[in-house]
Amino acid sequence: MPKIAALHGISNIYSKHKPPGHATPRKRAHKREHAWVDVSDDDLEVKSSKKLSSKGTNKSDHGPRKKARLSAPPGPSFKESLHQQRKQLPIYSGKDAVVDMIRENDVTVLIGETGSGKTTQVPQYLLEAGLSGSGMIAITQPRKVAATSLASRVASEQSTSVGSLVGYSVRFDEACSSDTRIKYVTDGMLVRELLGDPLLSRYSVVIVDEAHERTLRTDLLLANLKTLLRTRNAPTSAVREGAKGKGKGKGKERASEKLNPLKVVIMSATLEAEKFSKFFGGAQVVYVKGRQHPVTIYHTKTSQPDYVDAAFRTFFQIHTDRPSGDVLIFLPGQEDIESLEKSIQLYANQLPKDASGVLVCPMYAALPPSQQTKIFSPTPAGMRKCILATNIAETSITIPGVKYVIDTGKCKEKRYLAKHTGTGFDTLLTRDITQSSAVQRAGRAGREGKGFCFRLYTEEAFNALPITAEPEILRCTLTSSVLQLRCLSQNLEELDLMDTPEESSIAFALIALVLLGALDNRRSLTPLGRKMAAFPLEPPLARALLAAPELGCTSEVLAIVSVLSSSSSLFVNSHDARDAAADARRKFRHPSGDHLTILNVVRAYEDVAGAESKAGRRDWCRKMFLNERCLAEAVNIRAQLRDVCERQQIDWRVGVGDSQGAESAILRAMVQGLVQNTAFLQPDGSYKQVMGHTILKIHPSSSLVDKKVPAIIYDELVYTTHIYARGVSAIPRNFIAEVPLLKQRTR
Ligand SMILES: Nc1ncnc2c1ncn2[C@@H]1O[C@H](COP(=O)(O)OP(=O)(O)OP(=O)(O)O)[C@@H](O)[C@H]1O
Repeated sequence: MPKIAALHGISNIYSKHKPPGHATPRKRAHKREHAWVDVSDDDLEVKSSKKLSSKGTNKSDHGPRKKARLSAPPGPSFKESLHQQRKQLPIYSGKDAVVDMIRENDVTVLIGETGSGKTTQVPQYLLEAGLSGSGMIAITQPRKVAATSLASRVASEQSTSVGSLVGYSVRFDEACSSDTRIKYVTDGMLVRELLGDPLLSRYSVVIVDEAHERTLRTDLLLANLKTLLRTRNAPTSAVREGAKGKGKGKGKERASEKLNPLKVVIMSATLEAEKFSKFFGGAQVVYVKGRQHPVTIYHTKTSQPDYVDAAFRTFFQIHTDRPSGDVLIFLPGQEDIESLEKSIQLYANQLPKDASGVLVCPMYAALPPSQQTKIFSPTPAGMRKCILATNIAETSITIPGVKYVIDTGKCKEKRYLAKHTGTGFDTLLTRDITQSSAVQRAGRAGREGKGFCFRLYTEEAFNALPITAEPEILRCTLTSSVLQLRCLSQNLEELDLMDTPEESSIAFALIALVLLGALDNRRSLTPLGRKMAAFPLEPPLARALLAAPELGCTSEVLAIVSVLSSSSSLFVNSHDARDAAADARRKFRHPSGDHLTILNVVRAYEDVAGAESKAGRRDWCRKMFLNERCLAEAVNIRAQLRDVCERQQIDWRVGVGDSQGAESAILRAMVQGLVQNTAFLQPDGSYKQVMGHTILKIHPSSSLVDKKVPAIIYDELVYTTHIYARGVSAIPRNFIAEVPLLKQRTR
């Protein structure tokens, strides 16, 4: 790659002894990073120190790899190449041992380094060994993008297309068929499946991957799997006795007899196996040693408070000094990504003509899935791809071409802020990552060959990081989970969980559900609560939707709720064309605020979609500063919600149109759902929550930002310099009083 003549202001921030331009000797890297060990002959060992035989070694140099083309129909050489790649993974030498261990035990904890082949290979080994019997193998992932991209990879390895033998299921998207035997699912989707199938009877094996992340859904799943193992794997006579004892008779007896016994595999890359093993009554632990390719780690000499600037400088040092290979930069959130994207693009445009070009690809949860998958496309010749990602790219995924990782050491973490508000709300806070995250991030560099990871923090800072994150169940809102569990006749407070949440956060969830009418005053599930749980929506949105039929506005509320459930934002902000964007937005603005403004956008989009080609639609969205992907995703979500409505015998076609009273019907329905998100105007112009003590302001992005109205509803609170309400509509105070439990407070 041609050198860049002058890099003004870009100075080396790494240790003098280990500048990025000089590879650290491998041994040294091993000493500094205990995780990076060579693959030894004894690839696999059991915790009881009983060594399992390992066949073959993994030391061959297999040269450059072919890039996997997602969902591409595999040709013969591609197929052979994949076959070779599979054989060279560290886990391959212990294949039989892993399968035997899982065959012999109900629960196995499998610990292996990033890139050893756990996630892609274990399900295939189990399928080939017949362990799935007539059922399916589920592999859970904390994130959608990992589930979908893994399904593509494993489908290619099985020479098939996604949705046949290998499929996936994530919220609002599924690719499965009756042929599917290996299914990558988000942990939330599997918890949701419990509602319709409490025995998870379609599955013979459930693999909980990245268990160390301890997402709320993973914890709920682990608790349920523990119970399920007792039900499904009990000797037939015991089940029969149990069933008789409960007076359920023959039905249950037959159902359990027919099912395959359940196998549970807990997988993680961290060495904290003990807790999982203990939780499952001393389950066997298997360690898969070795990673396929070494990753050399660098730390900075001093801390880098301006991590965005440090990432910028490190990127251009790599771009100037290092051989080809794509770069993956981990940043905490969308704002940092957008700011770095601009700086890199600006600087790259000034590079000499003979320098390699830079292709910047952002990657964060709010980007629509179609755009997220762009990072997997091959890098054009003569370019270096620079992926700017949040921690959604941290685990399980392989981004072909990535050789360098830059880790800012920061992430955003969802946290429940109860003390500020009285009712509590989840907000995203920037914080330092954990050692496990740092190891995972570095692991993204050594997937196809040897890699390099530049940590924008000192080695001392790394050593001071906590090993793993605080489990999500201890720091997030539990409303949706409590509702789902009630549908399974379970109480969160009585569940056998790895960590028990604070009583106060369970109490907040119960209050929210009582207010929504999902639980009655004795905290029992109501028929309305059961209906709400059937929708793949947050409880407040499900409640708004279920309030709509009585008010005759199902079609309108469905449209609004679909946009609110989309993963990206509706309006595009443009720093360069701020006035034009504001003018465009004004065209859709509804005087009552953001919810009916959304409806105006959806209606206009439908008109355009009916009259224009795909290109015309895109052009219109661009001119109107609307995110077409959000609208397209919302259309897809709405179709799925309509299906649920039909199953619930709700006529989704019923709407108020432009009739008199349309606005009040729609807002009344929204208030029923957003009952906890209501606030009254204060004499000083701020707003105070009706439920709780929080003083809040209207977010600058809201169409009501400059207005003073007596009462508002809002979609969410965000905490930056103040507590802001986002997605706001003005409502008459008496709408709040219509919610039975609020009557007294509003008098
Ligand atoms: N989409 C892909 N394209 C190219 N190679 C891939 C892809 N997915 C997996 N691989 C290859 O398979 C290897 C093993 O991936 P796998 O996800 O099974 O590892 P793992 O042990 O589960 O690690 P992690 O926990 O980091 O995901 C990768 O290092 C990479 O070489």
